[in-house]
Amino acid sequence: MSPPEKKARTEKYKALYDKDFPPLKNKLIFQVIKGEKIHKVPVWIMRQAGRYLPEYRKGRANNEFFKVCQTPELACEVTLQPIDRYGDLLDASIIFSDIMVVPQAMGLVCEMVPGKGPTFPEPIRKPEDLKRLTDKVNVDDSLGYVFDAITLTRQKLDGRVPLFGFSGGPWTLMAYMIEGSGSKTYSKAKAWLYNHPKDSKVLLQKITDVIIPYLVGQLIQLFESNSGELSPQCFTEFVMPYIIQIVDKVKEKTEALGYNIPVSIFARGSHYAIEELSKTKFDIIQVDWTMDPKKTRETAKAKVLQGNADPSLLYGSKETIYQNVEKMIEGFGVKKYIANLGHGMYPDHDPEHLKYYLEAIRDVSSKKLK
Ligand SMILES: Cc1c2[nH]c(c1CCC(=O)O)Cc1[nH]c(c(CCC(=O)O)c1C)Cc1[nH]c(c(CCC(=O)O)c1C)Cc1[nH]c(c(C)c1CCC(=O)O)C2
Repeated sequence: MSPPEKKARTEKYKALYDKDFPPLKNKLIFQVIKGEKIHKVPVWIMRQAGRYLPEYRKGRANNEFFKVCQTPELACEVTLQPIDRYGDLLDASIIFSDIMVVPQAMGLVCEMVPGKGPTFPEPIRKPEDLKRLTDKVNVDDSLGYVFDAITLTRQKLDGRVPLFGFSGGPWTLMAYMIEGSGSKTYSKAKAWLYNHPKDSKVLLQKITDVIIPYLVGQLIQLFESNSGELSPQCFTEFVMPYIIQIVDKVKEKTEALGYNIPVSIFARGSHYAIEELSKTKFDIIQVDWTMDPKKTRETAKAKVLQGNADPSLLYGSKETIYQNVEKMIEGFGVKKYIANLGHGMYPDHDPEHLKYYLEAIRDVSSKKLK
């Protein structure tokens, strides 16, 4: 985006920033975090705005993926699609964007290649390549479009549900920046942890320093989606110190401004870390579907847990979905719990089946909460 375009964007949204945000009508997630009485378990879904929705595919046909992310009106429109479709069955929205906007802000080119996913034509390969990264990233300049999209969306939501902001975790982003794309083994990125531990930490810190000023919203989720690739020892050394810095600093900064913003962590695949994570300041721990709800609840007694049905459950019938939801809620319990899937929606999911899932959560949990 050229500087005059950027200025026009900022001017355009200034009035929206100055206007008070509409008060929230649905505060279920905040009530769960505060331990207040609720009438049903709240639910939202990872990738709830995406290719499984015909209205999304229609809009995307004319617009490249990152163009949607970078254009506040388009990002806002797509964010609202599942909220408009499912009405009060959903209890949160999540801003339409991608975790790759952070590496882009750090000066790397990342393209969304159909059939392949996010791709870096010139990934970081050797420690000298770190010099190619922008030295001091000005987050307001390079990621201002996300802030504008969030502001516009909060106005357009009119308080119907709260809005999640999100970021990839430092390790997950580092892994993509080195591999150049998704990978089966993440062996190039993991080789760095063993061969260049010091440079790995320089890179993780650089990413952390961009994430902290970037994270805003009413709610936040940090996606450490590649954490399951790591040994428990690498997790302790290369993930924990950075995600703890992020949650501590984000809390400190937002509390100084008078906000109390709940922060959620998704360390996908890191079973062994639940206990360690339950001792941090993260308010919510999102779990994947390979974890047993009851055992996870026993391990992290005091934390709000979020998850965790296998996304493939949505290929099942209405009855199958209902029965699995009953078991899931039985395991987690109706308190300190936010329903979601164990990972994002798949492009070939039937939107009607997501509706069955959302209805089952409402029906099963409200019966238990009576
Ligand atoms: C690893 C990761 C990425 N992006 C994200 C993660 C972490 C969560 C996870 O583990 O899934 C996070 C993400 N990506 C997207 C969102 C939007 C909000 C939402 O959840 O609704 C969120 C929260 C939109 C998206 N991000 C992407 C899509 C589909 C792209 C399209 O429209 O063509 C959407 C809706 C693309 C994307 N972006 C990424 C991948 C692996 C892909 C899929 C590539 C493919 O399957 O072709 C990177």
